[in-house]
Amino acid sequence: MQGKYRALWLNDENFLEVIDQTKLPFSYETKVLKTTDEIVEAIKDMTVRGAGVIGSVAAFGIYTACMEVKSYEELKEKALLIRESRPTAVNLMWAVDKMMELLKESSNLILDAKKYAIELNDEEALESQNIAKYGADIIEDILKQKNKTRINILTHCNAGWLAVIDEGTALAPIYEAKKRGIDVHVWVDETRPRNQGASLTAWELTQSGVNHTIIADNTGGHLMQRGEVDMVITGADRVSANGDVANKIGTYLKALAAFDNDVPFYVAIPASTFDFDIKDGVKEIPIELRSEDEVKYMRGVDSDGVVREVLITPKDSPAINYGFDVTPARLITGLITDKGVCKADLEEIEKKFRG
Ligand SMILES: CSC[C@H]1O[C@H](OP(=O)(O)O)[C@H](O)[C@@H]1O
Repeated sequence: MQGKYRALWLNDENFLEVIDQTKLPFSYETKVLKTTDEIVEAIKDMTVRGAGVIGSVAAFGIYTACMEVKSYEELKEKALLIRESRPTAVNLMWAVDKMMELLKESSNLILDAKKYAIELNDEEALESQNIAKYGADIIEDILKQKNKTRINILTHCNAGWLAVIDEGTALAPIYEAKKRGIDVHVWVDETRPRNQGASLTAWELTQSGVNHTIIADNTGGHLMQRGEVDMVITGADRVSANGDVANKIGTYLKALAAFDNDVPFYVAIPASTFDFDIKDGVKEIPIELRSEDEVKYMRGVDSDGVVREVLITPKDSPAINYGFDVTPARLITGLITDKGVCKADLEEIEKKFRG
């Protein structure tokens, strides 16, 4: 399988090819994205998703856009379309802005954009490898403190290699722990309404032979009260200067339950997830509002093996679908970054990332 360790790549014809994440876990299919419009649509309809990966796709989106324009001025309009395709994950805006800055003086837009997009993605991959190491060290420490040999980790949504190249963020320490011979078991939150946990995280963990159990979203608190969760690790879509974390809807409730039960709650992020312009994440991070149909309908395989979408609510009941929530810094034990573990706190974040 070509995309085992990357959710996207340049194909032999130099077009962006991605894993179609809307088809998983029922079938592994890829899509070639040849135009800016196709890139924008793939981000909006979540063919590609996950904060890091939409940043990566956006970088290649700028490269794709370069094939359609004659000047940097024209490129700016296309860049805006990509930048506005989803509102919460800051990695998207970060990647577009970085590419545009790098291309300002370019005399060969296509060639340079391709080079910069590849470099940007390779940097993210290195960061993911560092997150894996620092996170696995924490896992080892927790096992030592508790004098245990098996760790139970709860995760929400999907922050594995489908979400951030190369190994993800939240799942990277889990993969590394397994490589170190640690007996690791993952509680996988289903993550309604789009079920990224039940469909994508469970699929990823199955591919890598990591022990896991899918749980309904409301199960985590109960497991924590019973001592069956040793730590929580999630990814993030945006972290404000004061350490508040926007992540998939439902993360905040898990953090509250973890706090009440003294379960360490870690958030794993690459540097591109910080937004230093936002001082108070709870008040200021923009939260994506998606179609109510994602709440009202569910997709699955019927007994004939056919993928179907079914309505699970009264047809006329309204629904509301916030994509994300914000967990205040006070509930977070630490941020696992490529520069080591950092407190979710203004001073420490500034010192480590801006000093
Ligand atoms: C790198 S964190 C991945 C992150 O992406 C998610 O959102 P979505 O599936 O809507 O793109 C979610 O918040 C995950 O934690």
